Amino acid sequence: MGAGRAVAKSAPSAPTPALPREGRAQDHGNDLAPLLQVDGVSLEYRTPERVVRATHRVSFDVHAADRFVLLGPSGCGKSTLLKAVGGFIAPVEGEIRLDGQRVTQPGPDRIVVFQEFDQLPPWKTVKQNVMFPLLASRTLGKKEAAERALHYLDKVGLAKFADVHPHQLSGGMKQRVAIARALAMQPRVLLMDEPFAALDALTRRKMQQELLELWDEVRFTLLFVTHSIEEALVVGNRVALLSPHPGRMRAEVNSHGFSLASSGGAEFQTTAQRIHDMLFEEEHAEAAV
Ligand SMILES: Nc1ncnc2c1ncn2[C@@H]1O[C@H](COP(=O)(O)OP(=O)(O)OP(=O)(O)O)[C@@H](O)[C@H]1O
Repeated sequence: MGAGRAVAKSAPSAPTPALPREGRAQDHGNDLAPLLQVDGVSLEYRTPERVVRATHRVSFDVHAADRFVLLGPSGCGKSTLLKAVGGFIAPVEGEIRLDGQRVTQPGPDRIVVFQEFDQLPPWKTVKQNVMFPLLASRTLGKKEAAERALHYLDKVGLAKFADVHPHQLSGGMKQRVAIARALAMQPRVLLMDEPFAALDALTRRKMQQELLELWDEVRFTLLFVTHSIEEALVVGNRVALLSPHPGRMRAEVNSHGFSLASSGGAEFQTTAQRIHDMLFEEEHAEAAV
């Protein structure tokens, strides 16, 4: 991810032939059909003592090359939804479909980047970390996996660090490796669960900018979880607002006109305030009962 290039955020458009094939929206018959459909999905955790409903009948569609953000207060089920899209949790109601096929288990077409810095095995070098899922899933042989790893490390500006171990990297650099590792798998959807939440404010802004630059280049499809309104508006082109526990779809906001550059502006602030009011009015109403 190169430094400081200004990126105008744009709504996803049909991929042009000039774009590299990798990670790009692929043609699957009907271009208008959503890539990912979350359809009336309720999710629960069952313990011997009780059942916790994390989301209630949540529906949304994600199209190829969308940067779709799930935004909501702590505990509204954002991470649980992401895990369900990842195939780690099955809905008790409703269905999740990728390319029209029901999601029933994890697969290399959906890769998750987490918040934690320790998601990289410390005994592997940076390059070995990026190669690992490619080899483990038998997607590529060793030589091709090494080439692809270097390609994506170059895209996140870390080619020079290919042979060092994760403990020699900063938190932001580790997150870049995790992003390179995910993109190297060329997933249909990249899932990110608060990937920048543990970073300091400056690094977080830088990573948001770099993620947008990377998207501009590769045009991957992103499902991104955050509880930061500002981050949602900067990173996303569409933002789904979830109500507090159990999470229900509250509204969807079109945010493709916003960027880091516009984050101090009046329109950005007005939209952020409107989202804040929508997210918290329900909580206030509940508290008043
Ligand atoms: N393993 C679990 N067992 C039981 N309940 C759980 C488990 N994981 C999460 N929950 C509950 O499910 C609900 C949704 O949790 P989830 O982590 O998806 O929320 P979130 O919106 O991602 O929150 P945060 O922003 O704090 O990460 C919460 O009430 C939480 O307590």
